[in-house]
Amino acid sequence: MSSTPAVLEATDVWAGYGGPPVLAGVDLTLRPGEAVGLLGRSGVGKSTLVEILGGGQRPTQGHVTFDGAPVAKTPRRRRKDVRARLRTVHQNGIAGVDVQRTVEETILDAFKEARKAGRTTDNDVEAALAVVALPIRFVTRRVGTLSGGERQRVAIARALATRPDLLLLDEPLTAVEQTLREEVADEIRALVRKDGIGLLVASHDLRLLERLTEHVLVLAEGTIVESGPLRSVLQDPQHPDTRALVEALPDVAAGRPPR
Ligand SMILES: Nc1ncnc2c1ncn2[C@@H]1O[C@H](COP(=O)(O)OP(=O)(O)OP(=O)(O)O)[C@@H](O)[C@H]1O
Repeated sequence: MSSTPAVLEATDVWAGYGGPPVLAGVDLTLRPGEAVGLLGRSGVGKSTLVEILGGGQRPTQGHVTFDGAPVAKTPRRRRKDVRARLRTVHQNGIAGVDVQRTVEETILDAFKEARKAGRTTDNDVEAALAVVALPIRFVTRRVGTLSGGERQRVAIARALATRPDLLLLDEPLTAVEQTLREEVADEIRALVRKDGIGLLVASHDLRLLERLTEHVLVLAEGTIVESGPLRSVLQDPQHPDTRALVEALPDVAAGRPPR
């Protein structure tokens, strides 16, 4: 990896919910424009880590910085600015969106919010929706009437519409059918590459990580147990959890192109 300064850095992050710690000393560095997968078995703490990285949850110990400033202590006056530059899309899609708003209003709100934070944006709702393969006819639909997969796609469109510096995706596209998932993943990948947007994707879906990222971190037993170029990790997984995830997908393990 290069020596470019980190855009996001987690140092000795611990977290838990009263029982044994879920995260027990996670260190992680993301550099501008990198596309990194956070791989791990179900329940290992991926969502917890993503929440902490995005500033939505405080670690019990350790800290996270975004552009050198602690995310958990962003002063009120800077929150809009950070929110415009560091976006999280939660596992269940559209958290924080009014289900009564239409899809168009939801995307336009994102543009407005970004402009308030001093970012220049276009106002192209159709282009924002095209990234997630949603046709323009969806603009008049209220978010509350969308299917789970459509909501996930609107949430991603909203987050990408204003070109953040870094996008954190927690199990994206889980509710989207496989073929469409691949198409949308490829669109997202093309856009983040074109615009140099950093990407962290938490998932146990190796096929998705193959399409979206080139580097992978494996979370197990509360820490990052393995890290490297996705291809190398897939071809020679070291940790038993990584092996289990890879072996579940023989064609991925064999290096065949994703279907
Ligand atoms: N609010 C909470 N209260 C108590 N326990 C929680 C809470 N949130 C998460 N946990 C527990 O913390 C652990 C890590 O959960 P987390 O959702 O971060 O894992 P994950 O890797 O994202 O899982 P999945 O892949 O299934 O979404 C799990 O054992 C979960 O049951």
